[in-house]
Amino acid sequence: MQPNDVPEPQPTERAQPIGPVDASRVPRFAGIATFARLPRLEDVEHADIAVVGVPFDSGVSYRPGARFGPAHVREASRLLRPFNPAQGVEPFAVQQVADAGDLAVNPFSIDEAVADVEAGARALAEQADRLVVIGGDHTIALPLLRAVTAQHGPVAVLHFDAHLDTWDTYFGAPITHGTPFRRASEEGLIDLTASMHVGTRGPLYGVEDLSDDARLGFAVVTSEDIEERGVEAAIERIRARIDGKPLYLSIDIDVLDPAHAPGTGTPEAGGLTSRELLRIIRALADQRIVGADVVEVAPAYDHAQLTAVAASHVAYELISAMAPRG
Ligand SMILES: N=C(N)NCCCC(=O)O
Ligand SMILES: [Zn+2]
Ligand SMILES: [Zn+2]
Repeated sequence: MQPNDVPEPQPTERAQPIGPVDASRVPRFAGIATFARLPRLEDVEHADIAVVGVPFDSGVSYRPGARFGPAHVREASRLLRPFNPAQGVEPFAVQQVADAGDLAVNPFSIDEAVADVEAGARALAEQADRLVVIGGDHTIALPLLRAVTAQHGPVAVLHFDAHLDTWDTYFGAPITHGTPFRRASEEGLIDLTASMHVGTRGPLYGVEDLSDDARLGFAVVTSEDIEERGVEAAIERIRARIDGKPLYLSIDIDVLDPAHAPGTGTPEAGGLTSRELLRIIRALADQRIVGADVVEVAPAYDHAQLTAVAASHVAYELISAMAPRG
């Protein structure tokens, strides 16, 4: 700038985010469902966080139906309110959050679907700083991690799940909902010093599943560890492991006990309560969260929106944890 140039007046503050539809003026059961009744991404210039659905379930090994997860979670998210007292934050007022709709992904070809998800996530990165993705089955974590690491390099993956999801192949297929984190590790997408499963439990194929998993770079806090030592001890281990690294959270809703989340494809007894899961997410509000997914909600097995309510609160807690503080 030349000395005599007058600088353009700069707005002192950013425009106020466009928030959810006010439930005291328009009943919350009215209108087309966006996540938490937020504006659509096309209605805002730029979003700090875009919520996006990935209705894909062609990677499942057991019950199908997670392709209907995004619509079901949006429907259950109508009851969310603007202030989160547990984190002392108004997540939709201090950052622009918007619903980007669903990615259109190929239901007949897993390879094409995975390419579609990665391309869709990369394209959305032009309009939104971070994504909170609603699945869909867990296969989608692989292309989402490919997109995230293109921006950030290898990330700490904090993976909440009943399952390890580091198995090798199913019927010879390398890309399924039981294998995303083995592929991600092989591709160098995860920080091998900072990644972790939380809430794993239940029968495995063999004891080598655990040694393979450790070799692929994951530490583990099992559901039983949480039962034995409590949530606070789990939080301490998780935080020590992440150690301030860029953090990607992948939350398979089957980490919750089937009593809390029956609507899922591969349920396992003995899981976390929704209270425990929400508390762990809250404890990550000071971390550098670069993206997240909530996957494996399968509405056909849900009852009274139990699973979808849990998933919508998990997404809300994630968005709150990602909100700027003070
Ligand atoms: N990612 C989920 N939800 N489940 C993986 C289960 C794989 C199996 O059937 O062994
Ligand atoms: Zn699982
Ligand atoms: Zn999973």
